[in-house]
Amino acid sequence: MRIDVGGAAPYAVSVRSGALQDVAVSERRRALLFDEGVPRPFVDEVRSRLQPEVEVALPRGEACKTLTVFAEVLSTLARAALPRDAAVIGLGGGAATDLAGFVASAYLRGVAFYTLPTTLLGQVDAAVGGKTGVNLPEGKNLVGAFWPPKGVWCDTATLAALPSATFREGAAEVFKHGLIADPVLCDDVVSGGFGPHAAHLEEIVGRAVKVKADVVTRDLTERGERAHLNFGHTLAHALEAVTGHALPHGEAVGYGLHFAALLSRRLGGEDVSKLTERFLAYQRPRSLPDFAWQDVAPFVARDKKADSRGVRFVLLEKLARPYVAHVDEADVRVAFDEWHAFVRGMVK
Ligand SMILES: NC(=O)c1ccc[n+]([C@@H]2O[C@H](COP(=O)([O-])OP(=O)(O)OC[C@H]3O[C@@H](n4cnc5c(N)ncnc54)[C@H](O)[C@@H]3O)[C@@H](O)[C@H]2O)c1
Ligand SMILES: O=C(O)C(=O)C[C@@H](O)[C@H](O)[C@H](O)COP(=O)(O)O
Ligand SMILES: [Zn+2]
Repeated sequence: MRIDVGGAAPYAVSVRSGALQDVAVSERRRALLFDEGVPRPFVDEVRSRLQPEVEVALPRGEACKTLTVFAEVLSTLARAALPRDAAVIGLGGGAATDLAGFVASAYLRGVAFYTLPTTLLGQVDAAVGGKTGVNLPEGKNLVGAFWPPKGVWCDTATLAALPSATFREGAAEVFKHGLIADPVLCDDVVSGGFGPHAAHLEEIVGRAVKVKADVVTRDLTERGERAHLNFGHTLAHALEAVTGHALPHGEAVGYGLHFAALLSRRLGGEDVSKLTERFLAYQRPRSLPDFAWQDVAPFVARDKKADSRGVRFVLLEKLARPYVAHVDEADVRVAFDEWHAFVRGMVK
């Protein structure tokens, strides 16, 4: 399946089992940045196709999204005298492709970038759309750039190698795309059997990619509509930050979706909280950090959607009808307390 992303620099997202065998890059000189947790056969497949002259094994997962790793990788490229017409290829989950893209955006003020996502979350969300960056202790993704890839290959066969909890983390972004734009995806996730061997896996991944592709085609740099893709993320990012980025993004988003559902209902929207509860039952998040509102509030205040009038939340008027609004802190607190009581009861 091929999904096209439009805009100033259009590109294609290829989704199929075996897609890594199709990878093709026009630039002659190449740097491959890969998550060291990606199973070796996948790295070898890409290596043999692309013959990269620079290879960097990145620390697993979120550990690579730091300014320290960013600077080290830049120095590696510079020592190899990689020129401006070279390409950076990111292979791995969302963390690796976020880091690789930020490197590509900054090295020599920008070189070509390609993504080869190997997690569900990476395929349906992170590898598409050009948000790249790293974390700061002060918050999630606080440094970065919009730097779209020139091509994306989603090899669904790689998903069979994921720990099942990591697969279910990625389902949070599929489910989010369902809530904001294509409710069929919500059913696909919670109605039973959604896993790496699901019968319609490629179709579901492609459908979820399409939601993202359509939004970023219309609004690459989040001047408006792109903020809808941030549904559930205001609380999710604060939870990640409060744990020093130890809570996996997909679990944080699962929690954040339920909070956003409760807040939306409080503000007069359709009640979709039974659906988000069903998602949490599917996802079975493993941990819940020990925190109170006072702990997360400073991180919520630093959310990137905030403007000079305060924090803005993405809310649902009803399924597939998202909107963005400032919300009184009193309402946020009520929804937070309700959410906290529910999730504490769920994760014992
Ligand atoms: N740029 C965006 O638009 C965007 C969108 C959503 C999320 N993100 C970012 O993505 C990150 C989360 O991505 P993620 O959920 O993919 O997690 P991740 O990148 O941290 O990867 C999770 C784990 O899976 C391992 N792994 C990767 N591929 C594997 C495979 N095929 N088999 C076995 N193990 C494998 C990794 O080594 C890692 O330990 C967060 O940093 C989040 O902020 C970015
Ligand atoms: O692509 C987007 O835009 C999103 O908001 C997708 C999110 O799932 C993703 O986690 C993104 O990295 C969050 O962006 P941020 O700007 O809130 O850091
Ligand atoms: Zn996300």
